[in-house]
Amino acid sequence: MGQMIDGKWVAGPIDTRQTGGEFRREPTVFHSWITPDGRPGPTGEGGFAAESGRYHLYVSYACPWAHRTLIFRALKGLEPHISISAVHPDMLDDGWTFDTGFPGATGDTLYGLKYLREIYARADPHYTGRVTVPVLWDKERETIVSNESAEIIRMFNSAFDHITGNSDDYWPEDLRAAIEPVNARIYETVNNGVYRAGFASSQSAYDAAATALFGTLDWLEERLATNRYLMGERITEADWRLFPTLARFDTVYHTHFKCNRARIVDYPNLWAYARELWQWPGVAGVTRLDHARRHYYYSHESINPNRIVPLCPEIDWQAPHGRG
Ligand SMILES: N[C@@H](CCC(=O)N[C@@H](CS)C(=O)NCC(=O)O)C(=O)O
Repeated sequence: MGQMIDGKWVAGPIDTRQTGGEFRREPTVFHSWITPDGRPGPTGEGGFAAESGRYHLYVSYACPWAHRTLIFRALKGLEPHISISAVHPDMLDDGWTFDTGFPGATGDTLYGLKYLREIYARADPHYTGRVTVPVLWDKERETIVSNESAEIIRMFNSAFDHITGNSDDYWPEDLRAAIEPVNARIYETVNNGVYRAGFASSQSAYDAAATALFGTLDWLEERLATNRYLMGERITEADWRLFPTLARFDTVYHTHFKCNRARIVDYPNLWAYARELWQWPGVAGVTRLDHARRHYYYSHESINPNRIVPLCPEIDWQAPHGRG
């Protein structure tokens, strides 16, 4: 691990000593939006019009935040219009690399660079901050449009509809107000909650994160007893934001992040729901637990210093879900 300070790479682990043992995710820096005609979006600069072939997505298949953007790219028929590069699952002293020595790691298909940090430096030679995936890159202006997955999926949801003819809407106007608090609780206690449990370096920080996490999983289990999807009959971004964490849970978070009060397979509704989402057209193809397993167990030295990658359970994600 490491980060950039004024455009220079500084290696080092995540330090939770300043925060009473608590893991705090830092806000991302690039917040512009692709819009149908290049008008500015809710934040950042304008000038990023939706065009076929102009944008590129840098991802890790291991990363749940990048996973959401890959899912939206698939759901919205954007694969022919937005190219991708996938990093190697190991994130060590050099951060994410374009090493191709792992199945599915593509290298940097745009510039042939060695490290993801070089993409950040290309966008801003004085960049200060973490070097994270996903990165939405503009090939024309040679800069980062956004490195915030929650915003990238909203762009993908609608900005290219006139090009793809795909108007499936995962953020429908009439549900937005109801989606927001569900997203907030799931982000805080589940998506980021597993990291807060896993990177906690004090018992109290761990207890708080793990208790809140399972409180939310219990709540979701109940909600999914009477609702096919989180918001009812329609699948929305709330579901697609939850799914990447559920997909990694039993393989990675249960063991590596000590989220072990229960597994997803122990929750009948949540488990069937997660299988339905896994089996959704386009989703299995961008869901690669081989990358996740290798990344987490091998990269987090503070949690697993001997880098032993465990066997992990065999999970039948293709079993019929029966959620019809
Ligand atoms: N807020 C970002 C978070 C992205 C993120 O933290 N990605 C992780 C991988 S799962 C990463 O690249 N971490 C590298 C680092 O923090 O040095 C988003 O949702 O897009």
